[in-house]
Amino acid sequence: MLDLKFIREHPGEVRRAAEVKGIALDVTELLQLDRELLELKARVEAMQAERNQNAKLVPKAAPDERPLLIQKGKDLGESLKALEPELRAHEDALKQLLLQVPQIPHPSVPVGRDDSENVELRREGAPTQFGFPPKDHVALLELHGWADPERVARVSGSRSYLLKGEAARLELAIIAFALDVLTERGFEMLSTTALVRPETFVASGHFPGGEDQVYKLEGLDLMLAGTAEVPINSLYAGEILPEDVLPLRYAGYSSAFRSEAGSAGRDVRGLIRVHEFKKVEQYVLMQADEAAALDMFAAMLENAETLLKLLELPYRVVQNCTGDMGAGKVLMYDIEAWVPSEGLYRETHSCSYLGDWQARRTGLRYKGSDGKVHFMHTLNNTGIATPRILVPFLENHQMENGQIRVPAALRGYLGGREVLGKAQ
Ligand SMILES: Nc1ncnc2c1ncn2[C@@H]1O[C@H](COS(=O)(=O)NC(=O)[C@@H](N)CO)[C@@H](O)[C@H]1O
Repeated sequence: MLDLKFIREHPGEVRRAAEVKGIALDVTELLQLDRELLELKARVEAMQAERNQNAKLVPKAAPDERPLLIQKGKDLGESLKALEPELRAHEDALKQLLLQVPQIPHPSVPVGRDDSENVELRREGAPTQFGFPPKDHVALLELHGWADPERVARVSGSRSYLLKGEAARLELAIIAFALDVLTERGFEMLSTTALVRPETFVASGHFPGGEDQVYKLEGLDLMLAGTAEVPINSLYAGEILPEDVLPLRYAGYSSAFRSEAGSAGRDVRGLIRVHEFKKVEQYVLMQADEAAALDMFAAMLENAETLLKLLELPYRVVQNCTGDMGAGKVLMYDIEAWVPSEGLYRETHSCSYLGDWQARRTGLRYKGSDGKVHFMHTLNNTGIATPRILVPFLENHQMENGQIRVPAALRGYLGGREVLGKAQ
């Protein structure tokens, strides 16, 4: 959501943002609706003023004039009542259109249609070289009896997973490790729910548009969030906070549920793309200061890079192009880790700055030192998401005897173990 005043004064910029983000939005229709609504409101106010004026005349009027004045007051009341539905319909139509207005992308964002036009910014760590034919993560899990895909599929269908023994322990170790690193860096840990009300998806910007990605619960006014971004974004919905509590930095741990509608056939084996996964989410609510927010963006990106460096995983950072960043983003970088079995970098993190686009939808405000009330700026980035991170982890750290090497930073979370699995 953008400020209506901004849209009125910069329709060209809004049109361009919609165009480069591939969003069908009729700005002309929106501004037409806006004008009609303003006219309607002016008419209603004029009639209310006239009715109030008229009501004042009644007690002072001569007895023979009073019935006329009272009738006039009734007629005005009726006409006002008749305008109500039209006013409501215009307000709802305008609100629906405003929810589709995209955020203006940062000038540095490359224009492109989809992720094939994202721009690689840099690589860290060279792709792992093996002195033996490396296995993919599915084979490694099977080798150690760390998964049971057939039985799980019988229980949960496709895109399900179950980790056994040391692999299950590894997942928890990586989550605890990520939470500790983020806590050390000033992020407050939250263990959040995934059960949220539908309006929280409108607030975060996932709706309208992402409805088919979300599992709904029969007969309940609750749905399953695909990221802790959704509940955390709405935690302070509608409130006005004092400026001195900002920035609020959270490391939100939760399950995440996604229907993956539209991904049929993609990543159907293994742990890359499943319906329920676990994620530690970096989420920040802060002052409306773009320079400070861009510094926070860099810090949140660096947090994720530090985690990958400590996990000793080769990765690259890409800047998302306009067609792959979504409506609400000012700026977005993905981090992609090296997956040897695919000979590709695969996305493991997504870092976004949204300005006040989410805050306007959610009603996230603070009282500034200038005494005025401002909408906050929000940012989010993945801290770590399992089981996807286990794909590059297992594959890059596999040894010729099939054991998995544990990076030094993680050993403390695995009872000091330096390798996982039995030598084959
Ligand atoms: N279906 C899925 N299965 C497993 N992991 C997933 C799935 N969808 C997303 N992820 C993981 O979650 C990360 C963040 O997902 S995201 O949609 O890109 N971005 C967000 O959710 C933001 N809130 C930042 O975390 C992805 O980079 C990926 O590592």
